[in-house]
Amino acid sequence: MASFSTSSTYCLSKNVVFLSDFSPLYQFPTQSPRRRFSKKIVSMITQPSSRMPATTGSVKSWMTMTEKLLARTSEKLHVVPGENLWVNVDVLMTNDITGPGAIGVFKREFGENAKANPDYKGVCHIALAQEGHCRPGEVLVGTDSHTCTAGAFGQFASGIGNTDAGFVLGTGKILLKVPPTIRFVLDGEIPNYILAKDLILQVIGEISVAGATYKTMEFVGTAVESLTMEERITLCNMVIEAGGKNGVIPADKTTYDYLKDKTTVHYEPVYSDEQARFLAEYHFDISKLEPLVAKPHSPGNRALARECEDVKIDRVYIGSCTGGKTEDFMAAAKVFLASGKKVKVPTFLVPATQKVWMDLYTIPVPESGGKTCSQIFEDAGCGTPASPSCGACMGGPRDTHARLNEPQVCVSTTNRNFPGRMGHKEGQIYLASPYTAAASALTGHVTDPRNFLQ
Ligand SMILES: CC(C)[C@H](C(=O)O)[C@@H](O)C(=O)O
Repeated sequence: MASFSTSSTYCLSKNVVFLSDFSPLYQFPTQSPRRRFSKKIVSMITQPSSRMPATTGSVKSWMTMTEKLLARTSEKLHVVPGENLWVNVDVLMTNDITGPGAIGVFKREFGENAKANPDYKGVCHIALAQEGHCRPGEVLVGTDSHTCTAGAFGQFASGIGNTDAGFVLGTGKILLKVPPTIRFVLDGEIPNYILAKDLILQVIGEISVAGATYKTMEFVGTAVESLTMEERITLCNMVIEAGGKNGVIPADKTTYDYLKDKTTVHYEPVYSDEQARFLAEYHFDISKLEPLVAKPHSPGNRALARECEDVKIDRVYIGSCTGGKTEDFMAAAKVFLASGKKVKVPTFLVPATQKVWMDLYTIPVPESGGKTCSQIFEDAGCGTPASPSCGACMGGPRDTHARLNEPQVCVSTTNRNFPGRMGHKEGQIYLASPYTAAASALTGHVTDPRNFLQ
């Protein structure tokens, strides 16, 4: 078995894995009732970098950010799209849905033994970020298609299968083909009724759900620069809904400030060369963007929220790795506060992590006279925030909190609206931003949040 020169180990979840210095030491989880429906981090391995720097300007061929990330982590000076590389992985993430399969491969191929860790953090993609495991310049892979979320930190991040993950656990390496990069330039001041969810629905609607298949989606421009880290996370989270291999946002002061109190690991950001070659470039003026939804049954089925106001809804769901972060709930609370009204349909709230849940009860919402999100939600007649988990984003068993057990219509801040996704195969899911979700909860039909925010 190959081993790293040094390795440290992080285990952030209840249930499963503890790995130390790559000696095969772990305990395979017994069946947990939550195993299938709540993605929690079960193991991560970090590998300190002792690599050659990626070249910038010292060779005649220029590279995109993703090409540089993969060049550096495969110890090459230069790579081109289509090239196959053995990449040294910095962080591997598994969760309690897909982890058992990956660990099974690892166990079969590399060894026995086990140990559990009781520290449950929450939905893996958000817990990873909150715990400081997403860092510029690194390669992070995980057994979940939404691992692309971490590209928000200026790193290469992509979902992989359990077999690959088993081998990453054993060797620290993965074979990757360098993807070509499509660049999305999002410029303009973001209007106060638009959130990152609208930006990504706009992009997916433009290029279709297959528009970036095995491509990198690099996001730049003044609108992207103005996004908070949580909003950048929303943008990169849904890259996979366009087929993207990874999404990436150049690291900047916002990134460094977010990481300041979260990690002491040294990281080295990389940036696309000015002369780098992009497969295509799309430009959007975000100042003109209107609130959007993705109608059933595809994240690419883009429509203006105001054009769907005849769609009567049965419920609203605010949660998941896409739309269950602290700022997502703050955004919803802002709409409820502005309206001063009560919701007309059941409104389910599922925080992504323990920290988000705590934030809902402790952080005052701006201009609310000191009220927390939880107080505002209670005043508006929403459900009580549930325990952190993936909740009904992926449906789950019949008794999963907020699952669609009837053929109902739901406005949801989640990332997928395929048939059956939230439970009932005839359920209809309208993907939307937390602003649009909250506005729709207040009226009982799909609603443009400008009705309350202007
Ligand atoms: C749980 C996991 C297997 C799944 C995926 O990888 O797509 C998840 O992210 C999802 O949203 O459906």
